[in-house]
Amino acid sequence: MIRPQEFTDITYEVEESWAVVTIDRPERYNSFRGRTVDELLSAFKHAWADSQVACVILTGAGDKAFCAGGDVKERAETGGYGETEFGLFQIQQLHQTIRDIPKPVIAAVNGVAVGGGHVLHVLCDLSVASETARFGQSGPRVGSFDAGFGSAYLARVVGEKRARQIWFLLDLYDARTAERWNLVNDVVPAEELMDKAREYARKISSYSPTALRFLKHSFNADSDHMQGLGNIAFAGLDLFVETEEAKEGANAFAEKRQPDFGPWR
Ligand SMILES: CC(C)(COP(=O)(O)OP(=O)(O)OC[C@H]1O[C@@H](n2cnc3c(N)ncnc32)[C@H](O)[C@@H]1OP(=O)(O)O)[C@@H](O)C(=O)NCCC(=O)NCCSC(=O)CCC(=O)c1ccccc1C(=O)O
Repeated sequence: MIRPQEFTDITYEVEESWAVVTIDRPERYNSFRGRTVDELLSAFKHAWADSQVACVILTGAGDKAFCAGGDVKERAETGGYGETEFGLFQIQQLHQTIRDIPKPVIAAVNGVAVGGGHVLHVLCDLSVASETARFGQSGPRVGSFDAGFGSAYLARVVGEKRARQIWFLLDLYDARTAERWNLVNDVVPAEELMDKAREYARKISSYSPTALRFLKHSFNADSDHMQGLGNIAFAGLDLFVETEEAKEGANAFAEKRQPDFGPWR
């Protein structure tokens, strides 16, 4: 497990009684590669084990992006997401850990949350957004999909019609729309975002950790079967990303052109 002192793609800090995890790849819009996911897993496990930490704030570095999902340029260049600790791309384990950590996780969405980055905020217990944040999925444009929590749980949060709209139209939605759709709990000016997230964290820190743990597990219990769905979905995605169809999506993004999926219709 990568130790916090060795983190290159994220930062991990404990403030007062909460941890702040920041994805720190602003030049790639805080998209994740394999190492980023390994480091995020390590950060959440450190927060889990640390009795000083009552909850976790997840955010992105800079003011442009919370997280733009998988690093599509890396995928186009190398066919994968780079070296990882165990030779595994552990995005599903990260999803499960955000759900399983018995402490509330607050997403502080400071910019665009798209693709796998959008899924991360959806999986957090609470989301606070800056007025400049934008939200959406992009998989079918770049040769990807999340047929696990990323679609099934999203539909729980926003309802079937909106979830299908998000995944089939691939538009980006502003923070006020996200608030109207119950995708986020609060929208604040950009300069107040972290203060608002800390206000949530401070409140949570004053409550019974055991009561919060049972509540979080209770909220999760009814959608835990989606993990099984995710196992099937990610096994399918592993196969799909090797196809010419999926590669066309990633290559088109890296080459800054429209993809041509015509041959696979
Ligand atoms: C995020 C955008 C909507 C922002 O648009 P805009 O504001 O116009 O800025 P841009 O000029 O487009 O971008 C600025 C700068 O950032 C680079 N960048 C942005 N996103 C990425 C990214 N995801 N990867 C790498 N680099 C990125 C961009 O190239 C620019 O750099 P320059 O050097 O200045 O050119 C827009 O950028 C956008 O739509 N981005 C792509 C979003 C996306 O499609 N993300 C991936 C979705 S798929 C996913 O996340 C799931 C992955 C996954 O979980 C998985 C799991 C298991 C197996 C396989 C997979 C899988 O591969 O799918």
